[in-house]
Amino acid sequence: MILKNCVGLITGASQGLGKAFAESLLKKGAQVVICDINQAQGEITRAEFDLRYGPGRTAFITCDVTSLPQLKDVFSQTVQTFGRLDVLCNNAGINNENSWERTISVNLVALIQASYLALDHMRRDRGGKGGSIINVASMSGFVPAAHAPVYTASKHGVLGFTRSLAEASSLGNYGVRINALCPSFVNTEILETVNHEENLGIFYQFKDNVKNLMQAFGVLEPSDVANGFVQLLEDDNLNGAVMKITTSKGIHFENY
Ligand SMILES: NC(=O)c1ccc[n+]([C@@H]2O[C@H](COP(=O)([O-])OP(=O)(O)OC[C@H]3O[C@@H](n4cnc5c(N)ncnc54)[C@H](O)[C@@H]3O)[C@@H](O)[C@H]2O)c1
Ligand SMILES: CCCCC/C=C\C=C\[C@H](O)C/C=C\C/C=C\CCCC(=O)O
Repeated sequence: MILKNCVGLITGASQGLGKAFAESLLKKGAQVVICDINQAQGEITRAEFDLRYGPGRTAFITCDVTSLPQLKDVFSQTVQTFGRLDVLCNNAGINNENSWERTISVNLVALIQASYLALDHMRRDRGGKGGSIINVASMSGFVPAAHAPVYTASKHGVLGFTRSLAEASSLGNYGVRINALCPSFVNTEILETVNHEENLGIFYQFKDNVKNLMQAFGVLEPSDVANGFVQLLEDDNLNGAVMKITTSKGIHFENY
């Protein structure tokens, strides 16, 4: 996929990884819609991008991805504003074992809803122009974690959904590539959750375990992960791919 003049929609992009993904698209000459539940930070990020990349290339829409009406509105506004939709990145995510149903709603249910809405716009076999969906999973999609059972389950779910939908896309000639991105620990605000009982709930007693993991495996920067994001978008051969990014091995793929 050639990213110049593409239109990308990224959820949870007010800060952190989503912001880095949006910036990587802008650097390639694309236009982006960033949506997030955090309106104040989203508007700051849009203003920053307007200064750096020129006004009119970034739109911010306030959206709680767990609200289907709000999510539908984001897709409509994207097409109204920029005339098309080529890329969806399902990035919004939380780590909360107390509100574990909300963790599943944000990390998995909303990602499924948004993927289906994107397919409605993109499917070539239904008159669309094709496109690319990237679902942000995690290395937590592969390994167990005593301090985060539901977060871990949500990321395992993202991988199963992504690989299966990619197979449907291929068999059904949807013309949409659907891939998963699995970073190890990255230097963003979500890592702060491991210091809070309100996030880890009854698993707070295992907080030192996760801190030891971070020390042992190291922490990536968002720009490292954005490089993988661009690679998944630009390589037209990839569908159903599961890209892992770790400090020890860099960008590599899980082969099933
Ligand atoms: N940082 C890491 O170590 C790491 C590693 C692997 C995967 N991930 C995944 O990367 C994604 C991005 O996380 P991050 O590391 O940038 O953390 P972050 O907390 O900085 O960013 C998450 C963003 O999602 C937004 N968000 C949360 N709930 C939302 C909702 N209901 N609707 C819309 N937006 C919502 C937040 O406001 C925030 O801007 C998540 O899916 C996370 O699970 C993170
Ligand atoms: C382990 C999850 C605990 C929750 C901590 C908060 C947010 C972190 C989210 C990341 O998605 C976790 C990423 C990776 C953890 C899994 C494997 C360890 C690293 C393996 C490696 O680098 O080789």
